[in-house]
Amino acid sequence: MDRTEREPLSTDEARYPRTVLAACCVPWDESGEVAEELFRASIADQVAQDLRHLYVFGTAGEGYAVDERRFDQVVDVFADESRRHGVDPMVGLISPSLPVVIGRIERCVARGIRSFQLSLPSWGALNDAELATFFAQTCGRFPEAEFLHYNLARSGRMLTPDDYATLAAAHPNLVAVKHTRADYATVHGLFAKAPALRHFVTEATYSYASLVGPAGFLVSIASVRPRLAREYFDAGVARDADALLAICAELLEMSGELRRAVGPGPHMDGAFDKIFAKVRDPRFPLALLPPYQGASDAAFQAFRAALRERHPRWVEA
Ligand SMILES: N[C@@H](CC=O)C(=O)O
Repeated sequence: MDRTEREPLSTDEARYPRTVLAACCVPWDESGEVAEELFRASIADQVAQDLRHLYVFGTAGEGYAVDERRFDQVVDVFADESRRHGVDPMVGLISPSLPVVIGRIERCVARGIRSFQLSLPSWGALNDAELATFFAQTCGRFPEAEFLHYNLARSGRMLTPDDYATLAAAHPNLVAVKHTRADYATVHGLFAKAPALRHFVTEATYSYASLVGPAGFLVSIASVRPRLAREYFDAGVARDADALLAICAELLEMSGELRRAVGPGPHMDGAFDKIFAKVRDPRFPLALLPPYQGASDAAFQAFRAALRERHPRWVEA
Protein backbone atom coordinates (compact mmCIF):
# COMPACT_ATOMS: atom_id res chain seq x y z
CA MET A 1 0.00 0.00 0.00
CA ASP A 2 1.28 3.46 -0.92
CA ARG A 3 2.27 5.50 2.19
CA THR A 4 -0.33 8.09 1.35
CA GLU A 5 -3.20 5.59 1.11
CA ARG A 6 -5.10 4.98 4.28
CA GLU A 7 -7.17 2.14 5.60
CA PRO A 8 -10.83 3.13 5.44
CA LEU A 9 -12.28 4.19 8.77
CA SER A 10 -14.68 1.74 10.34
CA THR A 11 -18.27 2.10 9.15
CA ASP A 12 -19.83 5.42 9.97
CA GLU A 13 -22.92 4.65 12.05
CA ALA A 14 -23.68 8.17 13.27
CA ARG A 15 -27.25 9.44 13.41
CA TYR A 16 -26.35 12.92 12.17
CA PRO A 17 -24.52 13.89 8.96
CA ARG A 18 -20.78 14.37 8.86
CA THR A 19 -20.55 18.05 8.08
CA VAL A 20 -19.43 21.55 9.11
CA LEU A 21 -21.52 22.92 11.98
CA ALA A 22 -21.60 26.72 12.31
CA ALA A 23 -22.89 29.17 14.93
CA CYS A 24 -25.01 32.19 14.06
CA CYS A 25 -24.30 35.29 16.14
CA VAL A 26 -27.16 37.66 16.83
CA PRO A 27 -26.55 41.35 16.00
CA TRP A 28 -28.12 43.68 18.57
CA ASP A 29 -29.04 47.26 17.74
CA GLU A 30 -28.32 50.14 20.14
CA SER A 31 -31.44 49.42 22.19
CA GLY A 32 -30.58 45.72 22.53
CA GLU A 33 -33.13 44.46 20.03
CA VAL A 34 -32.29 42.04 17.25
CA ALA A 35 -31.08 43.90 14.14
CA GLU A 36 -33.22 41.81 11.83
CA GLU A 37 -31.89 42.71 8.40
CA LEU A 38 -28.26 42.23 9.45
CA PHE A 39 -29.16 38.93 11.10
CA ARG A 40 -30.89 37.72 7.94
CA ALA A 41 -27.93 38.85 5.83
CA SER A 42 -25.44 36.96 8.01
CA ILE A 43 -27.51 33.76 7.79
CA ALA A 44 -27.83 34.17 4.01
CA ASP A 45 -24.06 34.72 3.74
CA GLN A 46 -23.30 31.51 5.63
CA VAL A 47 -25.66 29.50 3.45
CA ALA A 48 -24.24 31.10 0.28
CA GLN A 49 -20.82 29.91 1.47
CA ASP A 50 -22.18 26.36 1.73
CA LEU A 51 -22.50 26.34 5.55
CA ARG A 52 -25.88 24.64 5.75
CA HIS A 53 -25.85 23.23 9.31
CA LEU A 54 -26.48 26.34 11.36
CA TYR A 55 -27.50 26.88 14.95
CA VAL A 56 -28.41 29.84 17.09
CA PHE A 57 -28.12 30.25 20.88
CA GLY A 58 -24.90 28.43 21.64
CA THR A 59 -22.43 30.51 23.62
CA ALA A 60 -21.57 32.61 20.56
CA GLY A 61 -25.27 33.25 19.93
CA GLU A 62 -25.75 34.33 23.59
CA GLY A 63 -28.28 31.63 24.35
CA TYR A 64 -27.48 32.12 28.06
CA ALA A 65 -28.35 35.84 28.02
CA VAL A 66 -31.69 36.14 26.23
CA ASP A 67 -35.05 36.55 27.89
CA GLU A 68 -38.10 34.72 26.57
CA ARG A 69 -39.23 37.63 24.39
CA ARG A 70 -35.86 37.91 22.61
CA PHE A 71 -35.63 34.11 22.42
CA ASP A 72 -38.93 33.95 20.51
CA GLN A 73 -38.11 36.92 18.26
CA VAL A 74 -34.70 35.58 17.29
CA VAL A 75 -36.08 32.07 16.72
CA ASP A 76 -38.79 33.46 14.41
CA VAL A 77 -36.26 35.32 12.25
CA PHE A 78 -33.70 32.51 12.33
CA ALA A 79 -36.23 29.84 11.36
CA ASP A 80 -37.77 31.98 8.63
CA GLU A 81 -34.46 32.96 7.02
CA SER A 82 -33.00 29.43 7.30
CA ARG A 83 -36.03 27.90 5.67
CA ARG A 84 -35.96 30.47 2.87
CA HIS A 85 -32.64 28.86 1.97
CA GLY A 86 -33.80 25.29 2.50
CA VAL A 87 -31.84 24.91 5.74
CA ASP A 88 -33.16 23.06 8.81
CA PRO A 89 -32.70 25.44 11.79
CA MET A 90 -31.14 24.17 15.04
CA VAL A 91 -31.98 26.08 18.22
CA GLY A 92 -29.81 26.07 21.34
CA LEU A 93 -31.29 25.83 24.86
CA ILE A 94 -29.30 27.23 27.75
CA SER A 95 -30.96 27.76 31.11
CA PRO A 96 -30.49 26.62 34.70
CA SER A 97 -34.25 25.92 34.75
CA LEU A 98 -35.59 22.71 33.20
CA PRO A 99 -39.14 24.14 32.89
CA VAL A 100 -37.70 27.04 30.90
CA VAL A 101 -35.90 24.59 28.60
CA ILE A 102 -39.09 22.54 28.16
CA GLY A 103 -41.14 25.68 27.47
CA ARG A 104 -38.67 26.83 24.82
CA ILE A 105 -38.75 23.42 23.13
CA GLU A 106 -42.57 23.43 23.17
CA ARG A 107 -42.73 26.88 21.55
CA CYS A 108 -40.15 25.88 18.93
CA VAL A 109 -41.94 22.59 18.17
CA ALA A 110 -45.15 24.60 17.67
CA ARG A 111 -43.19 26.58 15.04
CA GLY A 112 -42.18 23.36 13.26
CA ILE A 113 -38.60 23.31 14.59
CA ARG A 114 -37.29 19.84 15.32
CA SER A 115 -33.56 20.23 15.83
CA PHE A 116 -32.18 21.35 19.21
CA GLN A 117 -28.90 21.89 21.00
CA LEU A 118 -28.99 20.98 24.71
CA SER A 119 -26.71 22.24 27.46
CA LEU A 120 -26.85 20.93 31.02
CA PRO A 121 -28.27 23.23 33.71
CA SER A 122 -25.24 24.94 35.18
CA TRP A 123 -26.07 26.25 38.65
CA GLY A 124 -24.78 23.02 40.19
CA ALA A 125 -23.16 20.09 38.40
CA LEU A 126 -25.78 17.38 37.76
CA ASN A 127 -25.33 14.00 39.45
CA ASP A 128 -26.10 10.79 37.53
CA ALA A 129 -29.76 10.63 38.56
CA GLU A 130 -30.27 14.31 37.65
CA LEU A 131 -28.51 13.76 34.34
CA ALA A 132 -30.88 10.90 33.48
CA THR A 133 -33.89 13.05 34.44
CA PHE A 134 -32.65 15.95 32.31
CA PHE A 135 -32.33 13.79 29.19
CA ALA A 136 -35.65 12.01 29.91
CA GLN A 137 -37.39 15.40 30.14
CA THR A 138 -35.86 16.64 26.87
CA CYS A 139 -34.95 13.82 24.47
CA GLY A 140 -37.47 11.45 26.06
CA ARG A 141 -40.30 13.97 26.26
CA PHE A 142 -39.96 15.13 22.64
CA PRO A 143 -39.39 11.95 20.58
CA GLU A 144 -40.33 13.81 17.39
CA ALA A 145 -37.32 16.13 17.81
CA GLU A 146 -33.58 15.46 17.48
CA PHE A 147 -30.96 16.69 19.92
CA LEU A 148 -27.29 17.57 19.88
CA HIS A 149 -25.62 17.87 23.28
CA TYR A 150 -23.26 20.81 23.84
CA ASN A 151 -20.52 19.45 26.10
CA LEU A 152 -18.81 22.30 27.89
CA ALA A 153 -17.14 23.03 31.20
CA ARG A 154 -19.37 26.06 31.86
CA SER A 155 -22.24 23.62 32.49
CA GLY A 156 -20.36 22.22 35.49
CA ARG A 157 -20.15 18.66 34.17
CA MET A 158 -18.26 17.41 31.13
CA LEU A 159 -19.84 14.21 29.84
CA THR A 160 -17.50 11.29 29.09
CA PRO A 161 -17.50 8.64 26.36
CA ASP A 162 -19.16 6.25 28.86
CA ASP A 163 -21.90 8.80 29.60
CA TYR A 164 -22.55 9.15 25.88
CA ALA A 165 -22.69 5.36 25.42
CA THR A 166 -25.42 5.20 28.08
CA LEU A 167 -27.35 8.20 26.79
CA ALA A 168 -27.19 7.15 23.13
CA ALA A 169 -28.57 3.72 24.04
CA ALA A 170 -31.44 5.27 26.03
CA HIS A 171 -32.33 8.02 23.52
CA PRO A 172 -32.43 7.26 19.79
CA ASN A 173 -33.07 10.96 19.11
CA LEU A 174 -29.79 12.02 20.72
CA VAL A 175 -27.84 12.36 17.49
CA ALA A 176 -24.69 14.42 17.99
CA VAL A 177 -22.36 16.19 20.41
CA LYS A 178 -20.53 19.48 20.19
CA HIS A 179 -17.23 19.20 22.05
CA THR A 180 -15.48 22.35 23.13
CA ARG A 181 -12.41 20.42 24.18
CA ALA A 182 -11.42 16.78 24.05
CA ASP A 183 -7.96 15.31 24.55
CA TYR A 184 -6.76 12.52 22.26
CA ALA A 185 -7.74 9.72 24.66
CA THR A 186 -11.25 11.15 24.86
CA VAL A 187 -11.45 11.42 21.07
CA HIS A 188 -10.65 7.71 20.74
CA GLY A 189 -13.12 6.88 23.51
CA LEU A 190 -15.92 8.80 21.79
CA PHE A 191 -15.52 6.98 18.48
CA ALA A 192 -15.18 3.62 20.22
CA LYS A 193 -17.97 3.94 22.80
CA ALA A 194 -20.52 6.27 21.22
CA PRO A 195 -20.27 5.78 17.44
CA ALA A 196 -24.01 6.42 17.02
CA LEU A 197 -23.41 10.08 17.79
CA ARG A 198 -21.74 12.53 15.44
CA HIS A 199 -18.90 14.14 17.35
CA PHE A 200 -18.18 17.74 16.34
CA VAL A 201 -14.84 19.21 17.36
CA THR A 202 -13.26 22.62 16.81
CA GLU A 203 -10.25 23.66 14.74
CA ALA A 204 -7.42 22.52 17.05
CA THR A 205 -8.83 19.00 17.60
CA TYR A 206 -10.26 18.36 14.14
CA SER A 207 -6.89 17.60 12.51
CA TYR A 208 -6.28 14.67 14.86
CA ALA A 209 -9.89 13.55 15.31
CA SER A 210 -10.59 13.32 11.58
CA LEU A 211 -7.59 11.04 11.10
CA VAL A 212 -8.90 8.54 13.64
CA GLY A 213 -12.67 8.73 13.20
CA PRO A 214 -15.55 10.32 11.27
CA ALA A 215 -15.41 13.66 13.10
CA GLY A 216 -17.66 16.58 12.29
CA PHE A 217 -16.11 20.05 12.17
CA LEU A 218 -17.42 22.74 14.53
CA VAL A 219 -16.19 25.85 12.82
CA SER A 220 -15.06 28.84 14.87
CA ILE A 221 -12.19 31.09 13.73
CA ALA A 222 -12.13 29.43 10.29
CA SER A 223 -15.55 31.01 9.67
CA VAL A 224 -13.76 34.19 8.56
CA ARG A 225 -13.26 32.37 5.22
CA PRO A 226 -15.87 29.62 4.88
CA ARG A 227 -14.36 28.30 1.62
CA LEU A 228 -11.13 27.49 3.48
CA ALA A 229 -13.07 26.10 6.44
CA ARG A 230 -14.65 23.69 3.97
CA GLU A 231 -11.18 22.84 2.59
CA TYR A 232 -10.07 21.93 6.13
CA PHE A 233 -13.16 19.78 6.62
CA ASP A 234 -12.61 18.04 3.28
CA ALA A 235 -8.96 17.37 4.14
CA GLY A 236 -10.25 15.55 7.23
CA VAL A 237 -12.74 13.50 5.24
CA ALA A 238 -9.93 12.57 2.80
CA ARG A 239 -7.61 11.97 5.79
CA ASP A 240 -5.01 14.11 4.10
CA ALA A 241 -2.63 14.58 7.03
CA ASP A 242 -0.33 17.04 5.28
CA ALA A 243 -3.19 19.39 4.37
CA LEU A 244 -4.79 19.03 7.81
CA LEU A 245 -1.60 19.90 9.66
CA ALA A 246 -0.78 22.84 7.40
CA ILE A 247 -4.24 24.41 7.75
CA CYS A 248 -4.36 23.63 11.48
CA ALA A 249 -1.04 25.47 11.97
CA GLU A 250 -2.45 28.54 10.20
CA LEU A 251 -5.60 28.44 12.33
CA LEU A 252 -3.63 28.18 15.56
CA GLU A 253 -1.52 31.19 14.56
CA MET A 254 -4.68 33.11 13.75
CA SER A 255 -6.08 32.26 17.20
CA GLY A 256 -2.93 33.76 18.71
CA GLU A 257 -3.48 36.93 16.67
CA LEU A 258 -7.05 37.05 17.93
CA ARG A 259 -6.07 36.73 21.59
CA ARG A 260 -3.44 39.45 21.18
CA ALA A 261 -5.93 41.74 19.43
CA VAL A 262 -8.70 41.32 22.03
CA GLY A 263 -6.50 41.29 25.13
CA PRO A 264 -7.90 40.80 28.64
CA GLY A 265 -11.52 41.65 29.39
CA PRO A 266 -14.03 40.13 26.99
CA HIS A 267 -14.29 36.41 27.70
CA MET A 268 -17.59 35.10 26.34
CA ASP A 269 -17.35 33.30 22.99
CA GLY A 270 -19.65 35.84 21.38
CA ALA A 271 -17.03 38.57 21.85
CA PHE A 272 -14.75 36.58 19.55
CA ASP A 273 -17.37 35.15 17.20
CA LYS A 274 -18.77 38.62 16.57
CA ILE A 275 -15.32 39.68 15.39
CA PHE A 276 -15.49 36.81 12.85
CA ALA A 277 -18.96 37.95 11.79
CA LYS A 278 -17.66 41.49 11.36
CA VAL A 279 -14.81 40.26 9.18
CA ARG A 280 -17.55 38.87 6.91
CA ASP A 281 -19.74 41.99 7.18
CA PRO A 282 -18.19 45.21 8.56
CA ARG A 283 -21.68 46.42 9.59
CA PHE A 284 -22.00 43.62 12.19
CA PRO A 285 -22.14 45.11 15.74
CA LEU A 286 -19.76 43.73 18.37
CA ALA A 287 -21.96 44.36 21.43
CA LEU A 288 -23.13 41.50 23.66
CA LEU A 289 -26.26 41.57 25.79
CA PRO A 290 -25.50 43.06 29.25
CA PRO A 291 -23.75 42.48 31.51
CA TYR A 292 -21.31 40.77 29.17
CA GLN A 293 -18.49 42.70 27.53
CA GLY A 294 -18.04 42.62 23.78
CA ALA A 295 -14.77 43.22 21.94
CA SER A 296 -13.89 46.79 21.00
CA ASP A 297 -13.74 48.17 17.51
CA ALA A 298 -9.99 48.63 18.00
CA ALA A 299 -9.66 44.89 18.71
CA PHE A 300 -11.58 44.10 15.53
CA GLN A 301 -9.38 46.46 13.48
CA ALA A 302 -6.21 44.96 14.97
CA PHE A 303 -7.33 41.40 14.21
CA ARG A 304 -8.35 42.21 10.66
CA ALA A 305 -5.05 44.02 10.06
CA ALA A 306 -3.12 40.99 11.39
CA LEU A 307 -5.11 38.69 9.11
CA ARG A 308 -4.46 40.90 6.09
CA GLU A 309 -0.77 41.12 6.84
CA ARG A 310 0.05 37.60 7.96
CA HIS A 311 -2.81 35.40 6.73
CA PRO A 312 -4.13 37.22 3.66
CA ARG A 313 -5.77 34.19 2.09
CA TRP A 314 -8.18 34.12 5.06
CA VAL A 315 -9.62 37.52 4.16
CA GLU A 316 -11.81 37.85 1.12
CA ALA A 317 -10.64 40.62 -1.22
N1 LIG B 1 -18.74 29.26 20.16
C1 LIG B 1 -19.48 28.05 20.07
C2 LIG B 1 -18.89 26.90 20.77
C3 LIG B 1 -17.57 26.56 20.23
O1 LIG B 1 -16.62 26.34 20.87
C4 LIG B 1 -20.94 28.25 20.39
O2 LIG B 1 -21.56 29.05 19.75
O3 LIG B 1 -21.51 27.60 21.23
